Amino acid sequence: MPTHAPVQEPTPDPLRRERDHLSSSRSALRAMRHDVEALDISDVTGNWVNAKVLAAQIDDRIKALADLADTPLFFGRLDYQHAPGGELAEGAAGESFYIGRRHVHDAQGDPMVIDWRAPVSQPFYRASRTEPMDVALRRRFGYTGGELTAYEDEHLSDPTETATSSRLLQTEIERPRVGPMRDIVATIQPEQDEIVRAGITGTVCVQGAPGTGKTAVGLHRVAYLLYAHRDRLARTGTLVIGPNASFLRYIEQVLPALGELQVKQATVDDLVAHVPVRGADSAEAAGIKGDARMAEVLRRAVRSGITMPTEPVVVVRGSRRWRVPAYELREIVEELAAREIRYGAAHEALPQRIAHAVLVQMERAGEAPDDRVQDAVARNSAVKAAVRACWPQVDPAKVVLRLLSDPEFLASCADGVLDAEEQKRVLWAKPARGLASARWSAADAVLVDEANDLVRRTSSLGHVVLDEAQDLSPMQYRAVGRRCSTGSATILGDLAQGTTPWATGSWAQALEHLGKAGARVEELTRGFRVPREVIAYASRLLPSIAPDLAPATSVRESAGALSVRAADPAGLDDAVVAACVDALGFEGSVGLIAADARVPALGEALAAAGLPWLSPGEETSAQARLTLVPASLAKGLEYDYVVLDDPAAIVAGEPDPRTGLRRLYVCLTRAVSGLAVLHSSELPDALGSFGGGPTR
Ligand SMILES: Nc1ncnc2c1ncn2[C@@H]1O[C@H](COP(=O)(O)OP(=O)(O)OP(=O)(O)O)[C@@H](O)[C@H]1O
Repeated sequence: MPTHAPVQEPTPDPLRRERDHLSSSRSALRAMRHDVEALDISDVTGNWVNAKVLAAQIDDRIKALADLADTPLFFGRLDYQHAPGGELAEGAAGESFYIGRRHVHDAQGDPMVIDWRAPVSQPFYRASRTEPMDVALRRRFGYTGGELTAYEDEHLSDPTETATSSRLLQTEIERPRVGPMRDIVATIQPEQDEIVRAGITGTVCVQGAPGTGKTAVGLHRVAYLLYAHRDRLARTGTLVIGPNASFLRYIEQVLPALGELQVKQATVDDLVAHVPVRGADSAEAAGIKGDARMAEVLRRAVRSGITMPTEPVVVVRGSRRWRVPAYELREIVEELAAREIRYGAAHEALPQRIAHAVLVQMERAGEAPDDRVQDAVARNSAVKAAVRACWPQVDPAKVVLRLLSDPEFLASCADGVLDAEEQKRVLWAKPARGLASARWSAADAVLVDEANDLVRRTSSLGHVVLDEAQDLSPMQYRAVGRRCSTGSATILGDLAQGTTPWATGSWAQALEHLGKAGARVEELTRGFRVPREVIAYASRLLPSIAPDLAPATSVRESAGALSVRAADPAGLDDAVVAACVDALGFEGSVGLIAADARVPALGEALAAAGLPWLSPGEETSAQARLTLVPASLAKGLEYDYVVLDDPAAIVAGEPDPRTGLRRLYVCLTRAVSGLAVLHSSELPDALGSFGGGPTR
């Protein structure tokens, strides 16, 4: 008999094994979706309302289970040394978990992919060589066009393996940007993960330099909280607040990509949009109207109609007359006024209190009145007349209208709070006759919102994320704060990017106005967007705009292309257009950022040169990559290449030099790969001398 060489088991190709797992996970996800689509709800829904609600939930679930072809189902794998929780059990076998955007299980219910938010996934983001968290292997996967093409291993518990930086992470960070903001779920960094997974009960405030991932962290935090506290937040709701509509459009796809479709988005102006804004304020007037002292002025205004009774109330029932003397009425009114209840709630409580006083007399007289009698007395015309006289109903908008139109009323409410000059500034130049003709400004709308809340409590959401928080006025912080008064908040911002005259100078103050004093403040300093040379150039402005803040570092390896070029005024537009053409020669998006006043001229110059362009908020694509961005809308956005038109014009577009330089700092920090600055006016001092490029 011939002897055979022993059969060699071929070494399994690990990439093939992983690809096989990917394709079985895809099939499992499809099966999960089919199961949901096949659900017959006709038997379980008692009425059409229930049926509608259930159908909508099922629809959401189907959408959430959609397998997006170019979104990998998993991006990581963790091999535990022991079964989770079984570290102490002798011989406990390790388990392997694939980490992805959503949970996928097979027909038997066994997990194929674990949601990145599950506790078992946490070491993917946090485990380190010093603290391996029982992880034997952490594997990161790399994809090209939806295909699994690479992986990278770390054996965290192996003392012989030396730490290296992750190429896949670096590739993800350096990737050219096109289209709307994407999630960072595969590459959340440990310091970011700490914020993302912070408990729901506490408010977290994040100070972070441009590009440190504040927006990304805030959005992932909502997704995490929705996972960890789904029932509670489904009842109470979540809201993401951003600076303007184009920013909200830029970020709106991040949460749906993570399977979360129910998170509302709004600007601060949207919160108070129950008041139609048709007017505008000077910066000074807006500053005073946004000052926290206005809260006291409004409180006094809303309560200005409370009058101490001087007459008794006489209630006639049948043949009997019941008399509540004036001193007793005064006690009731004083007690209600001293209590921390809303004006409207007190207005509703007062007739019952008076009726109660009548009932006490009835009982003393030997009668046995019940609740129905009390209700009838409360509705008695004498009681109603007394309530009208001493605690009249208040229309919040009318009170604010009177405050802004009637100097005497304002003076009486602002006495000792606003000085005469401030009162003059707050008053409308043209007093309004009535609500229909009122030309409310954005700051007025916030005042009406506060007055509303004084009359009737604003309902609170479970969690609110406030992005670009540094720009809010104290009164705006209060408007946000009352929308999370019984919930928690994530406050994100950068003091150096404050571009309103009332931008906050300290997070402690902002948190106080939000009603979240004492919340913890975290700082992020590792920048993922702006390349080294560009952030160094922009950071030259820090000593004059935010001297206490340290410049951001950059985790990007490429130093970035930075050029600063002078042009004569007549040739500036052409030079800018040429710079755009150069930038379009590279991969990725291009943003031409200019002072708002320069936008029309530059728009024409681009059109004359045959360059089509988009406005912020319009989605960039491989075909349409150039966006013309007014400086006032640049905040929060990013472009691969930025062409910055005339910095001095951007500074001059703001009411004061500090705000101008801050606006410029925002514009200088939008670039991912390169920044070209073109100027015909002199540059601000700090940016004047530039040795790193061709300054002519
Ligand atoms: N961990 C990460 N992995 C990969 N990319 C990241 C990471 N963190 C942030 N980024 C990317 O860095 C860029 C900047 O992030 P983001 O816009 O959240 O920063 P920001 O702090 O809000 O900036 P700004 O202050 O300018 O608004 C985004 O493209 C984001 O996707």
